[in-house]
Amino acid sequence: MKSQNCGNPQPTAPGHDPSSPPGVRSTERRLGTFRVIALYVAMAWRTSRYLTLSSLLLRLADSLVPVSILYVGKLIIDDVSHQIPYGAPVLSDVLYGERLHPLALLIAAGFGLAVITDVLSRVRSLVEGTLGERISVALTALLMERAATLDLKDFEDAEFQAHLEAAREQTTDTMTLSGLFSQAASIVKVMAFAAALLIIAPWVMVLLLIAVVPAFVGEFYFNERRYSLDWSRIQERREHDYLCFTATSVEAAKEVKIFGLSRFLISRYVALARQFYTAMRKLEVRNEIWSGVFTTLATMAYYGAYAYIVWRTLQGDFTVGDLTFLAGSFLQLSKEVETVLFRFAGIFASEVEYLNYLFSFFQREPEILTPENPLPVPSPVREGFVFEDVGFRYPGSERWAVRGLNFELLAGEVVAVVGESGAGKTTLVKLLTRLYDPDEGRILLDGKDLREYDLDELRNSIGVIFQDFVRYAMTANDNIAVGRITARKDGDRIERAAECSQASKVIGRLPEGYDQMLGNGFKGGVELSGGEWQKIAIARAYMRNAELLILDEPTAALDARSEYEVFRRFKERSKGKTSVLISHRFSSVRMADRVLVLADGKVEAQGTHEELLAQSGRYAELFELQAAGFR
Ligand SMILES: Nc1ncnc2c1ncn2[C@@H]1O[C@H](COP(=O)(O)OP(=O)(O)OP(=O)(O)O)[C@@H](O)[C@H]1O
Repeated sequence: MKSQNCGNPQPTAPGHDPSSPPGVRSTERRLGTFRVIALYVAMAWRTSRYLTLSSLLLRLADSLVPVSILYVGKLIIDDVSHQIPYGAPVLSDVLYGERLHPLALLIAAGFGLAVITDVLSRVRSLVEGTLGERISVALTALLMERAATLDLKDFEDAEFQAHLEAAREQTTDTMTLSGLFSQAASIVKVMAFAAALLIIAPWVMVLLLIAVVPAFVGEFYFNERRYSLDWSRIQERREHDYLCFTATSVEAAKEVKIFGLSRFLISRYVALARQFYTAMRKLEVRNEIWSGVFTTLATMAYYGAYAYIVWRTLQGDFTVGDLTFLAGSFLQLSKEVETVLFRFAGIFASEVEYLNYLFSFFQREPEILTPENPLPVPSPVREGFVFEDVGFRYPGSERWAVRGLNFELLAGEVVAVVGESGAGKTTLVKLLTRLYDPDEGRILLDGKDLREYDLDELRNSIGVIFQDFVRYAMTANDNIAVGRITARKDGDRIERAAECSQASKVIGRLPEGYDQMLGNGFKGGVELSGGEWQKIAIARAYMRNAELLILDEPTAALDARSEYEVFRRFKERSKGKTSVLISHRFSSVRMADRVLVLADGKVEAQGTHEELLAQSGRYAELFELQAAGFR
């Protein structure tokens, strides 16, 4: 079972199918496991051939040492038994005599092998540690790279989130590598011991099978059960993590304190944990009982083999050295075979399964792509954007978020979009930026479908500041530079952008100015107010120098005067550029050249502020409501 942490999980949406991946897997899936292992080893090879090869060679050398130590032990015992009839040696025999010379050499060899084992295992653990870390960094970088290419729809999908989390955990797990390499080494060890046993006493191998096969079948069965229990409870586990995160995170701390939620969260957490652990404990009890039975069987087989070897020794077929060698080999072999089989059961049941998510994540392809022969994005835009009968439903949703949406955004025009919550304003922005593609109709840019343009170029020429913009735990400079990260070092441009959004005043009050770390995520960071953060975020729009600029309500936390000022400057600065303002404040909205009124995913009315007021429709009604609030 993967560790239950207290990370930053998102609550999962209902309807997730916990049977994926199913609890009991088919042969086909197991064969896939070998592919996953091969992919992982290939990844290790690409990360560092030198370290991978060194690690494998060290493992190989290491795995041949135990059988050699045992064999040297056998030679010593045989030599001692051979010497006993000649009486006790004197010290000079040890130092100069021929008699004890071979024995002394054997003991020295045993000592040498013991030292070599220690050195090998230390060097190996250093090499594997380094390789494991490098693979972990490479995998995480690849994961970040792949995540950047995926669609927003993927990130908004609960099942995808669960898989991504599992994949992310796997990238930081440096144990996988040593687990796989230990397995390879154990197989070599088993082969070395089995070869020795087969040569001297082949019958003992039958007893070995009796000792390990039932235990392996049992382990495999219980691992499968454990794994499927783990997956069938993935929702509960994520909720479990989510509760812990909510009770301990800075994001929720205010509400948890004010509403006195901690008892409620803790009791839900404990109840869920109990449910999970009770089911797991029942399985563990059954597992322990069966393990006990299988271990007894294995012990019986071991003593059976021991009795057989002792009997053959008394018959004169084996020497005393053979006896110790065979008994020791049998014991080590049965332990090693058990380890190999158990590890296989374990690897199949969990480790590789988690690796599977990682590699299947790497193979995931985005659906929103650049076409084969993309058109260059016009600069400047000549005509503008046209929504033609656009309809869109969020994945998994029955409801149309927008449908029959028709309007134009003329080049160089400032358009405000208003509408009640859920009217489809943000959806419109997501469609314009191709974070989603419409299910019906099309969006044209200078007469051509948006899907015909180069995606990166298109996004590059649009600047959007969303209402849920990101508060990066970075310096004020970088928080603005993210608007055009390639200009991160262009201090003048950053300062000008900050000036336009009024962020410069906020930054002027910070002890370290533009180099001030923002947010309280890291030591030395300074937290800003909601409105101050918004000014910083809006500066990103000025960094962008885009053909189309969109402010999707990033000003809600600003006071009315600041928002008015932000919009006034925004309008001034965006001369010649197409701009979209989304706001609930009519004092700002009225500045636009044209206002679109959205309702139920459609344009209900459009015109200038004055025209819309004259129509006495929803716009006039909403305006009146707001104006009344100030009277
Ligand atoms: N990620 C999503 N998955 C499923 N449905 C969504 C998603 N985002 C929005 N919706 C739905 O689409 C509809 C339009 O939402 P949208 O966010 O565009 O509204 P909005 O006009 O921007 O609202 P607000 O003023 O509250 O920001 C809503 O009914 C909403 O429930």
